[in-house]
Amino acid sequence: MINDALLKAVEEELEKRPWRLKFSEEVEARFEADTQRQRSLNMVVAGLIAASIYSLFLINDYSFRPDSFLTAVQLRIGVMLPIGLTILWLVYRGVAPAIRETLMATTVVVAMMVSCLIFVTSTEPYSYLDVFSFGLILVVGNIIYPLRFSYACASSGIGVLIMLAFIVAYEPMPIEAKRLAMFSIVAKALFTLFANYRLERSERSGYLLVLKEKIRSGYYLKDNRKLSRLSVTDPLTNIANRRQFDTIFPLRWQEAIDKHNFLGLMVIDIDYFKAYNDYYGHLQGDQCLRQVAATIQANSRDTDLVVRFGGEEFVVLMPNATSQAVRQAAERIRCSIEALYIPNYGCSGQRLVTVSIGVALLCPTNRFTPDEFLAHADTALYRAKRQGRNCVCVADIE
Ligand SMILES: Nc1nc2c(ncn2[C@@H]2O[C@H](COP(=O)(O)OP(=O)(O)OP(=O)(O)O)[C@@H](O)[C@H]2O)c(=O)[nH]1
Repeated sequence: MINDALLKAVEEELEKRPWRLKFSEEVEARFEADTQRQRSLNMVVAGLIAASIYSLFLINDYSFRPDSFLTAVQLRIGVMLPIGLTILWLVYRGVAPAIRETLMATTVVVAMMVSCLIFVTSTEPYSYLDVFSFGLILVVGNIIYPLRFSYACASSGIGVLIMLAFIVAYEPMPIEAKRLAMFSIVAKALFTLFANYRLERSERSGYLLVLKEKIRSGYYLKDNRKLSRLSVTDPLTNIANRRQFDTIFPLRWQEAIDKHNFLGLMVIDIDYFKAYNDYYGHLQGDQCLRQVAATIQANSRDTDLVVRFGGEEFVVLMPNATSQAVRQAAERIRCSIEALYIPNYGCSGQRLVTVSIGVALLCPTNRFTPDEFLAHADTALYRAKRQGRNCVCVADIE
């Protein structure tokens, strides 16, 4: 889903009745996708802790009902543990959300069933006292896992019914104890379900708020990137502007000093551009500037920085250059612009748009400054202008 639509859907969810525990289809799918892995892991960890404690209740079985201790071992270790561990393994491997919740809810129901079977198989007088701890099973399902609310309701309901059925049928248990056990299990179910509901509600609303902020910060990041790109780009020609050159030039200069590489610099100026502007108008002049910029860019390497230096003047900074490569590149650019065949009837004599180019090449040392290097290329450009324009001149740098 694109972010605009998702943001709208999230904002709608936040405005809806806050007591609802289900999002719209697309937000629900996103919620599951974002939380599924962590939720499964959390449930597995909680399940392992619960399984260990459930097995430790054997100590209790030993002291309460030594007559059926073996049965308790078989039921807890031989039945409950394999079922529980298989379910946890499946959840760990990853299953669909509905299956994950169903499987984990099953552990609650099976644990309740096994616990009831353990206490009814004993004839010890205090075997039934255990039923007062059965609420712990609901605590695990509703708070420790915690199951999604609808699954928590279902597993708690079934668990309570199982326990009630066993208690009612268990004769050795006094009626007063039965009443207290029933009352306390129903109360525990209600308390833990209430807590479960609040847990899920705060998880969901927290998720929505975080998602909303994530989407928004994504927008800000995009806007910031766009702004910083715009601040170093010439809007007319879409190539680098003077600001970008002023940032990059000293860096390339220092890099060349460090690596003992040559640095090439071209200053390119359109010939008789004032006459072109006067004859064809400013808009046509802009179009001509775009064509010239695109041609310079197309004839430069990816590593070169092509800059609109100002007005009808361009600069190409060429890291790691050789004398031959710089001269060839300058000549290539000059020829390509002439080959655009852009008419310039504004000036007498010359009938096409052409450029003059001043070139400088240097292995930078601390003897020179970048500004002096630029001044050398500029001087070469003015020599090219004086020599009749539409030509390349190379600076003499001692
Ligand atoms: N259309 C347009 N023209 C521009 C822009 N920036 C500068 N110019 C024009 O570029 C022209 C530059 O003219 P000059 O500096 O006299 O140079 P020139 O006519 O090219 O003469 P030489 O450089 O000596 O060949 C001026 O007319 C400026 O108005 C721009 O963004 N768009």
